[in-house]
Amino acid sequence: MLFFFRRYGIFPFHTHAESTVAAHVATNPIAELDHLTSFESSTETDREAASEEPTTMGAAELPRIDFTGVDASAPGTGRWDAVRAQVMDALATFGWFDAHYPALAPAQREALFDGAVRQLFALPADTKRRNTYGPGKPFHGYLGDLPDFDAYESLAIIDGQKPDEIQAFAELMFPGADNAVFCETVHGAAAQMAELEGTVRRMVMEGLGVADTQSEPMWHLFRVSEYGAPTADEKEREVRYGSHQDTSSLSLVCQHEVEGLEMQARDGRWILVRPSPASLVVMAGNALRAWSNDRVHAPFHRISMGGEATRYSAVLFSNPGGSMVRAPDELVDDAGGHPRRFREYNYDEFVRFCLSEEGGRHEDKLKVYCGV
Ligand SMILES: O=C(O)CCC(=O)C(=O)O
Ligand SMILES: [Fe+2]
Repeated sequence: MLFFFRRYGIFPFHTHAESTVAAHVATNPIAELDHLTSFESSTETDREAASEEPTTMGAAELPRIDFTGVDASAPGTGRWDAVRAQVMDALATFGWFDAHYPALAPAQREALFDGAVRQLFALPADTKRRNTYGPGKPFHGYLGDLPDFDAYESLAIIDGQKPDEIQAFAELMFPGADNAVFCETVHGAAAQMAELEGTVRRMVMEGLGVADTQSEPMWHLFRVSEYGAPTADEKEREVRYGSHQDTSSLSLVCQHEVEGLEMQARDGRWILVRPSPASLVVMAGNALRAWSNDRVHAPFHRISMGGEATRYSAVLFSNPGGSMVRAPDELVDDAGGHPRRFREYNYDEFVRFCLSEEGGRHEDKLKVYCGV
């Protein structure tokens, strides 16, 4: 989810310059990831001074998890337990992983982006602005022309994995048109992403040993975004969406062909995650970090654009359905070194804090907002 704006100084690392020194991120037993690139950036000053081009590397120790053969409808069977162990390890260590997930077929992704998403962004701005959920939910719909978000636009559907919500959105965008193919295409992709989200969330709850959490209500936001390539009067590489942590529980990012997503390792280095036609990036947001009592890391990430191609992405966010976020008692253990790290907080109020001038002054907004 979004925490704007740079005019409020919310983004801690919105510098455009990076060092080009290739470096491995912390070691991790999780298997090889050949489409990741890493480049080092240690301090903001270093980054300002450094060149902008990332360096490609083998990245054999970055987190990749293969979900082939994991059956969402049959938890505990087949490779489930082994994959769950990898998920827990990756989320605790990195806060994210690249999920090999062929269930979202390359053809489906192509249909989503080339058939549906491009067509959406080609609509007139006034039409796109109809994608709003009212003043009470200011960042749930269309975003465009934002200060310091140059060449960035996005549209979002609340519970966009559900056919009725997609249909309502389609009617707003293409009134009077036959939307059947559009709706089927968006639903096909969003529902596959939601299935993986449900699997990962279930694994996290099982992995943390918290019983009966499947009944916790969640809501989702399906956001599609367009990022323009740097223009002639810009730098070779431009940060389009500055460094931030998501407020969500989980975010699943589907990148279409053009790279741009960079994940920040705990030591400050940025890792460019190359798009692959069969994988999604799964990352934790601050809601899961808080709920897990800080056992799960919520990584900073950003979008930086180089080259000449426009970038498209689709992200499915899952968010706590209840208004309050609180680590269950099972995850609080004073004697065992896990005292409560965050006070119970109201999800919407925390989002508003992130957007406020005060929130913008802090890098670790959750800790400032409700850290114990
Ligand atoms: O477009 C992307 O790849 C990710 C965007 C993002 O980080 C967000 O919308 O929170
Ligand atoms: Fe994000």
